[in-house]
Amino acid sequence: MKLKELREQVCEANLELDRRKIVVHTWGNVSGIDREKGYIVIKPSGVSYDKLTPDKLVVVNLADGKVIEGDLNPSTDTKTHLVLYRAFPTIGGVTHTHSAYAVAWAQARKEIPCFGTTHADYCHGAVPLTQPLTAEEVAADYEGNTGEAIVRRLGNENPLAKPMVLVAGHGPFTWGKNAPDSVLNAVFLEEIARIATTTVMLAPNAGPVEEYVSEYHYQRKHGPGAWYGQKKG
Ligand SMILES: O=C(CO)[C@@H](O)[C@H](O)COP(=O)(O)O
Repeated sequence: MKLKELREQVCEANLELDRRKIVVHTWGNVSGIDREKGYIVIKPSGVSYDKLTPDKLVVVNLADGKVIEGDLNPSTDTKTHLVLYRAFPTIGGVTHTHSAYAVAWAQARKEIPCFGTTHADYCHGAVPLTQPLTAEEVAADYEGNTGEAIVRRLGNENPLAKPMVLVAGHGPFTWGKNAPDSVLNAVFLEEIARIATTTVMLAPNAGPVEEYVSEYHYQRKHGPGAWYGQKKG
């Protein structure tokens, strides 16, 4: 993909956060990657969505995090995005928001169990919660260590089958095959969190849906064995 096209795709993905009302003010950020050219394109820091244009996005080197092109500072969360791209070679886009219901679960330090098929269609199993960072990790490199905590928490899971995480005390990060896909997963996560909040209010002891139901729904949508990284087939 040409840089101009990637800029346009990532800009549109950022604006979609605002259109879908899952961000307030300038909170949140979306990036996309060109793995052949070895760079990401990410939202500039602190720029309101109504002023965001493709030329304002910042191009950052995947390997060393240095700005390749752009007059503005890249998002404060850029290092977290970079850690995820390096650890998950199959992803093409990353989204971070402070969407209210997902942040509430992250602040409550609770992962979101797969209570039903709506969740199962988009995330294999529970939406995971990271371990809190240590004081040393925060002081040394908060954003980079936030990314490392996410990677540790995903373990051997196929990231495209579990494309969402709650960072303890902070909020959601999602990813996908490209920037628009990562935004869709952010929208799905906020809705999953909203429904789960009502579920536990109605039934405080609610448990996850049966594994065979969850697996059926995920496979129906993504193909047999998709969460183990196998191709649809
Ligand atoms: O998580 C945070 C701050 O805690 C960020 O999402 C900011 O809310 C947006 O920062 P920029 O992308 O504008 O630098």
